[in-house]
Amino acid sequence: MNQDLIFRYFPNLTATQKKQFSALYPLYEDWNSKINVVSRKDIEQLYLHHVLHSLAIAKLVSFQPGTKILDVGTGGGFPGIPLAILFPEAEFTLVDSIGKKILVVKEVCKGAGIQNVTAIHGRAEELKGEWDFVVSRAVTRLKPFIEWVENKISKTPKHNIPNGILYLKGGDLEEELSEIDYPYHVHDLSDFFKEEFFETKKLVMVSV
Ligand SMILES: C[S@@+](CC[C@H](N)C(=O)[O-])C[C@H]1O[C@@H](n2cnc3c(N)ncnc32)[C@H](O)[C@@H]1O
Repeated sequence: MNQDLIFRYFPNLTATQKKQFSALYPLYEDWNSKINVVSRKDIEQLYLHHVLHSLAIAKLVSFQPGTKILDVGTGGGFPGIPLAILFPEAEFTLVDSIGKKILVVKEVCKGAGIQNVTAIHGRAEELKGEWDFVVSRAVTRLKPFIEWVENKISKTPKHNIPNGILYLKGGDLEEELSEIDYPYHVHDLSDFFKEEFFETKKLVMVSV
C-alpha cells in the first residue's frame, strides 16, 4: 500500500488531497474487514489496482468545477471516491444496488473528509436526474449499461469533449463494442501508466 504511486502520477496535489488519498488505505482496510468491498488479497494493492486505476479517467478529462458525475455500480467507491478527491469542486453521485457497499462509501467519505459525494442505495435504471458524465468500472456489458444511463446524460457539454460515458474495462472488447450504436473511442491505459497491471486495461469513452 503505497500512496506515493498516486503522488508520482499526480504531482500537483494539495496537502488536503494528499491527506485524503493517504487516509484511504487505513479506512478501506478497516471497513473491508467488516464488509467485503475489495477482494481480501487485493487490499494490499489498493493504490495500484483501485485508486490509480480509477484515476485513469483523469488522464483524459479534467472535470471543471460544477461538473456533475454519476458513478454507476460504485461498489466500495470506485472509480468515484478517488475522482472526488482529485476534483473537489465537481459533484459526484455514487450509486449501488447493495446497501452495505453504500454504507462503506459513506463511511470512507466521512473518515477522509470528502464532501462532494452523494451516495445512493438503489438500482441505476431507477435513478432520476441528469449528469454530465457517467463513470463506471466492471459492472455489466456496455449495451445494457448504455440503456440504463443514456437518458440521464445532459445534452449541454461543459468540456472540450462531448458528455457521455467513461467506462473502465479490461480484456477483449471487440464483440461488446460491435453491439453499441453510439460513437466511441478506446484508450489504452498503458499509454498513461507504465505498471504491468495496466497492460490490458482500457478506458472506453462513449459519446451519448
Ligand atoms: C464488480 S462490482 C464493481 C464495483 C466497483 N465499480 C469497482 O470497480 O470496484 C459491480 C457492482 O455493481 C453493482 N450493480 C450491479 N448492477 C447494478 C445496478 N443495476 N444498479 C446499481 N448497481 C449495480 C453491484 O452491486 C456491484 O457492487
